[in-house]
Amino acid sequence: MPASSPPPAPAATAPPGGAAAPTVLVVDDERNIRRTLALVLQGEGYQVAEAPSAEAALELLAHGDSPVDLALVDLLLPGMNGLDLLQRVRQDDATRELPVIVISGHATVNDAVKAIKLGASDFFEKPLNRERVLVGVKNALQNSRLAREVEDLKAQVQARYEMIGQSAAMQRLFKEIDRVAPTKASVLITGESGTGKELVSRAIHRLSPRARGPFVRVNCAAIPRELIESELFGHERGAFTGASGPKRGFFEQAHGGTLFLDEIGDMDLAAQAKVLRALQSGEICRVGSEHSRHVDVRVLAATNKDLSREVAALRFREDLFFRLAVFPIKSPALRDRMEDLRALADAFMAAFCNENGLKQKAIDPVVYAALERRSWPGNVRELKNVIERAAILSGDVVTIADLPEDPHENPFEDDAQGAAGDGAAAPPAPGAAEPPTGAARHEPGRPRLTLREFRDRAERRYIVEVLASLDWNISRAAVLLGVERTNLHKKIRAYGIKRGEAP
Ligand SMILES: Nc1ncnc2c1ncn2[C@@H]1O[C@H](COP(=O)(O)OP(=O)(O)OP(=O)(O)O)[C@@H](O)[C@H]1O
Repeated sequence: MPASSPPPAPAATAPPGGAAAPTVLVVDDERNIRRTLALVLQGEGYQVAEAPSAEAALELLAHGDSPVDLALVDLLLPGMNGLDLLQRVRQDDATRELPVIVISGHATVNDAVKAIKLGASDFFEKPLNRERVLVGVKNALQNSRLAREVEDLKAQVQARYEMIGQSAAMQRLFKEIDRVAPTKASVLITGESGTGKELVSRAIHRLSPRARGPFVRVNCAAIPRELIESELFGHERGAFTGASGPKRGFFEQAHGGTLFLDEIGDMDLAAQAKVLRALQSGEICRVGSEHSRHVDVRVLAATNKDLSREVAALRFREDLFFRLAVFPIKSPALRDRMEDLRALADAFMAAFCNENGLKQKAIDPVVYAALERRSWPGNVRELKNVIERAAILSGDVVTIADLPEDPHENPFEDDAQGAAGDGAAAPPAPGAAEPPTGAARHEPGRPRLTLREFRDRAERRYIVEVLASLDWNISRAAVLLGVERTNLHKKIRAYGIKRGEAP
């Protein structure tokens, strides 16, 4: 079909596969080839859209009814040719990832090779073979779906390791991370449990020239003492009972990347000596092996212990401490950056609802205030747990009732302060009556009252007092007590109050 003739309206015909079937766009100026491909593809349940020229294909990609999942493009087209179309598709943000398979005749095999270099997924040679077409289309769609999934997962992982915080303490931390990340310096990350030390280590790796290399985390506290050497440095077959084959240790696994030694303060002295040797020489020796291997590893370490105190107590080697702490970073406690609490709570809520398919929930402002009053010894991890629990329990809005009790709160703190301070009792609430002490004070031998019994007795006594002072005028008493007249009637009946009884 000549390029100048108006392109027919691109037709998308629904195959038996239903609405979820992928749509394949066939771009060829020969009507017969378009029809044949459409029949073959529709027979397998694909939706097919057709375009007789590159221009028509671009139009359909930009404004078509249903999104295209894959394009089959003849290289020899009138007007813009197939290679140009491929280039245009790759340059456009909306179609950059679209898998394209090119179709070539003998004369265009060289162009087909060019097309592959430009990012085509595959090429079909004419005359077309039904099986080859179906297998090629299926593979290209599968590869593109997998590539998308990998991207999504990467984004999720990235988001999981994103650090939230605008406070001065976090700004300082970000600046330190930015400074040290591009270097090869060892970094010792300290800070209380749950403050995000692992996130700091991942951020350093991500921002370093080793970002494309492996990031290997070792929890030194979780490895039994007798296994730590073989876990860190690997072993040869038969090195010890149970070593049925050779194994690469964490140092080798981290070659070209970053080794994160978490909870380093829990590593025993023998293992510390071996780690120090590996850091000094850049070489490791698998257990049971004679020869050493070079490893290119950047080491980051973290601990919630005070390592200089561990050094003083001879539980941590001083030389290793200095080797690791070339650049020390402290991860701040949540209580020292409370201004970040809201953003953290919001982010945890949004992420949790998202990951669990829940409707997004709002947080009542009173909840933030209550959370800001807590002391958070478990830091961000503890906050995250509280928010996730609240997300499960709450309705559309998280309220105070959805928060667990603060396990670290001392309810008598205020009393203790009062006793230690000027001793002044809190003033009674305006209009509050003296409690009916006679009726409720605990006396030896009398059974203790529940709070409810106390409240009822106090209320009854006060109502009688007010009524008596107003000559038993119920309307005036209701005004003074701030309740509806009918309500006061009910209470008089419920408490069995008799007109004229003594207060
Ligand atoms: N700044 C932050 N922004 C977002 N999430 C954070 C932040 N800090 C910590 N978290 C989250 O809190 C939890 C604990 O963080 P992490 O494991 O990094 O702490 P840690 O200091 O290494 O703890 P531990 O010493 O117990 O190993 C993780 O779920 C982490 O994602």
